[in-house]
Amino acid sequence: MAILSVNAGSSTLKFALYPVDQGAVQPSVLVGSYEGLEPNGAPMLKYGYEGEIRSVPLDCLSREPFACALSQLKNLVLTLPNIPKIQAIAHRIVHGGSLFTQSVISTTSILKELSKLNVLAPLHQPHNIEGVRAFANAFPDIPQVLCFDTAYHKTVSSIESAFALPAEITSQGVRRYGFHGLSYQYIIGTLLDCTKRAQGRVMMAHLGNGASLCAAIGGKSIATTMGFSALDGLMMGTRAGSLDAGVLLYLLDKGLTPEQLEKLLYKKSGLLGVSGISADMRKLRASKEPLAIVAIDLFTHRVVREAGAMVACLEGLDVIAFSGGIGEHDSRLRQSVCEKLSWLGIKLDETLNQAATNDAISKISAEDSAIEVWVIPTDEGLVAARDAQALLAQR
Ligand SMILES: Nc1ncnc2c1ncn2[C@@H]1O[C@H](COP(=O)(O)OP(=O)(O)O)[C@@H](O)[C@H]1O
Ligand SMILES: CC(=O)OP(=O)(O)O
Ligand SMILES: [Mg+2]
Repeated sequence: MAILSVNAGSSTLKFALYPVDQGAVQPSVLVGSYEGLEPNGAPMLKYGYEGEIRSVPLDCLSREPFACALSQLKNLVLTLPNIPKIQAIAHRIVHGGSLFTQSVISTTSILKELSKLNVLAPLHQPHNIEGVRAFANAFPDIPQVLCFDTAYHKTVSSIESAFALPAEITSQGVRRYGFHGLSYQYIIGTLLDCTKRAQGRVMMAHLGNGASLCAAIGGKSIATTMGFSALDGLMMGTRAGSLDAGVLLYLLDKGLTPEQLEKLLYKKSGLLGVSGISADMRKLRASKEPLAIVAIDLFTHRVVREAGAMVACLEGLDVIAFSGGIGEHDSRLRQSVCEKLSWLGIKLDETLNQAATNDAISKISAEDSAIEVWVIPTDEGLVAARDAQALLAQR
């Protein structure tokens, strides 16, 4: 038996298959993603199975790329040799709102409720839900389990999650929720296995295409940089992060429509907007254009600035963990951030830092550093698969 985890985004469909042995979820045997699923994209499947990595262009002809990827994935999981039988599909859903603070088995009415939150995460939520519906149609006999990014942050205090807005607006659920929760659950769980200090004051940095920081004490989230929507906090690949709300009023006054504003904030800002070159840190590192350097400097500064807020909420710091595509692979970013935070007593071991790019858990702080620094390659799918298994076991 096995659990398939799915993370359906706007242009990608990521998946992994985790065998289950005597009720325990095992490391994945199949990991892959469909990319280029956006309109006019070049759909492509990449996957690793039995030690072999394959890239296959998708010939969707006139079919809608997401539906095409899905039917291809169905074929893949049914026809690869030695594939265990799928007993559940675990979906990453970024927003659970106030109602969903733990994983649940999907129903039509739950999906309807969740789609009310589409406007709060337009890059993710509609695609997450579309993914669940499509998988439910393709695999009608298999339970679909919904695993929420927001759920890990349910321990954040009401003061930390409040905006300074009138009570009638707060009572509508307008507050900070926080995201990347499946990733943070994985990172903190791994840290707790690696170091006793992880019981103390931990700052986790999930720096990928979306990016956020999370402060945890005793393994539980107490603060995070993302908020009501997935727009808040750090600068990201195509999102601006925290922005003076006055900028929005100014742009509306200048005649931007809400749709144009949404596109600007979600798709045209961040590393891409500042550099004018790319949302991908690898491309910016390779570029000599002055604006590529400005974009990297601003990204770094925003991590340092928000780290100050997390450290203040934690009232000190014992451990930092870097994760996500940038956090796991970009040693220069880790070095710059840690240098700027050296006043806290952080000292990196530069050799260990540069060596930590190979998808392995590694401690990269120097022996005499007051704060431990770790690189933890995240696995959101594993957390979702474990939740799905726990739910199935209760049935
Ligand atoms: N070797 C690398 N060096 C620097 N940045 C990298 C590297 N590999 C990936 N990245 C960055 O990580 C991003 C993808 O991160 P990831 O966590 O996989 O994103 P998401 O899950 O949000 O799609 C890329 O857009 C790129 O900016
Ligand atoms: C919530 C979010 O930004 O997720 P991702 O990093 O996958 O885009
Ligand atoms: Mg991600």
